[in-house]
Amino acid sequence: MAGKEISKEESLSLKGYRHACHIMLYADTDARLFGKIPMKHIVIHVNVSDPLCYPASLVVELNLLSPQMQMRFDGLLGFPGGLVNPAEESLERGLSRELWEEMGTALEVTAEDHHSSCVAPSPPHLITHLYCKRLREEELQEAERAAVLTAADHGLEVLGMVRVPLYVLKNGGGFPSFLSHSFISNSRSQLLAALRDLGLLSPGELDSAVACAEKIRHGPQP
Ligand SMILES: O=c1[nH]cnc2c1ncn2[C@H]1C[C@H](O)[C@@H](COP(=O)(O)OP(=O)(O)O)O1
Repeated sequence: MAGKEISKEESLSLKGYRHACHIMLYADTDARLFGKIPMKHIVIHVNVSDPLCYPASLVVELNLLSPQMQMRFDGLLGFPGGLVNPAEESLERGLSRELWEEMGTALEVTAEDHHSSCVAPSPPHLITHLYCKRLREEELQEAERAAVLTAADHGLEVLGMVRVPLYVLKNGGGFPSFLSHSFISNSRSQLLAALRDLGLLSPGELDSAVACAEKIRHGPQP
């Protein structure tokens, strides 16, 4: 469930709510999947006789950037970040502090990085704020290294950073498979909305991936 979207200003005027601030870090990449498939704006032909979701010989244009999420202590996927008390500090400053704890990286988050604010469906009285920040590939790699080597929370509250695969392989591997996992609160909706609004995936690609993820989720387990 996505929850109800509101403006950041309105959310800060509401009484009795906690504020959870999280961020989607992402970067262009020159990396090649399996050493040969370019990871950015590639076109592949899906030629499978019995695909789970995509018709045979469909040409899929893929925009393969690398957004990051994390595997949390509770086994759920979510974005880096945490609770911020706006009575004590700004949402952006609190988020930067959380990032230092979880990723061991000093990242300046600004009001311009704000993407959306939402009254979350669960738990009650929680407002979730998502920020999005585009980094250079080297910066993203450095943040990934720091998350393992220096972050206070590594191995405790955060089990590891993960890149979101935006490509789609035959039989739904890649993004649809990723979406079939379990996510904390409304972070899955946040991911889908951010990818759409930033133009990283088209509404059609997102709808296909969501439908495919549902089939994977309810299909036979190996
Ligand atoms: O990625 C997320 N997107 C939206 N809501 C989230 C996300 N991660 C957690 N949450 C919710 C669930 C929790 O009720 C609060 C605070 O979670 P957490 O990140 O664990 O924060 P603390 O470390 O407890 O400060 O936000």
